Amino acid sequence: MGLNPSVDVENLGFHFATRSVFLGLNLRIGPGLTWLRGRNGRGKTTLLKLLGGALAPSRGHIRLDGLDSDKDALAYRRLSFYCGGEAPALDWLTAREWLELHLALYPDADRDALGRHLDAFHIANVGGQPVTGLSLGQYKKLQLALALALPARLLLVDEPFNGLDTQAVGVLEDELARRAHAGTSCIVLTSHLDLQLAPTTTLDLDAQPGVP
Ligand SMILES: Nc1ncnc2c1ncn2[C@@H]1O[C@H](COP(=O)(O)OP(=O)(O)OP(=O)(O)O)[C@@H](O)[C@H]1O
Repeated sequence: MGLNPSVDVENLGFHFATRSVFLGLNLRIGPGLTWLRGRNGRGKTTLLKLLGGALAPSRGHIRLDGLDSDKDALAYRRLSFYCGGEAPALDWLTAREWLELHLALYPDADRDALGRHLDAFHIANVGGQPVTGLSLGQYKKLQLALALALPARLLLVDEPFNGLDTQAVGVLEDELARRAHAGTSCIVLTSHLDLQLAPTTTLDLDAQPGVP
């Protein structure tokens, strides 16, 4: 594995039953913070899910450090993490169990860092609560605290600032800026709000060939 992570999207096609979202998209994403932009319905969330291995391409390839998201699915997923705002899939778990389940998939996760992020987000005391009992903002913080503690080479964060309180926005901005500066991961972030931190690159789907 090289020092600098990179993602190559080659001739990507993706279709829902009623909508073609990508028709031959080609991209290269490098280390640092990529701000993924585009108007509503353009395909930002779909692209993040494809990049995170949560959806499979209908055509073409996505490669992270040379690993194919489809052919090398497990190894690819160990190096990537999609952080969306959706309701938890395993909704009978407590917050602590939810974290442990994910940590089991990422043996190199930094547990000390996770503890620091939970503290910084003021959710260190929610571990015993059912994950469905968390507020929207608390669940988002739980996902983000985990995401920031993982050794992911590719971190995908969908509208991370929506629903966060002001203090948490500051914590997240500092962490993302630190991680982007370190250059050891590709961070792809969507936000309809202007960013208060400087992205390394902006990727505008409205101006991208292959996005009908
Ligand atoms: N499960 C689905 N079935 C059918 N169409 C879908 C599905 N999910 C998304 N779409 C469609 O795919 C397109 C891209 O959706 P996506 O959520 O990726 O857009 P987005 O750029 O993230 O939008 P927004 O800025 O509003 O969050 C939209 O036209 C949407 O209606």
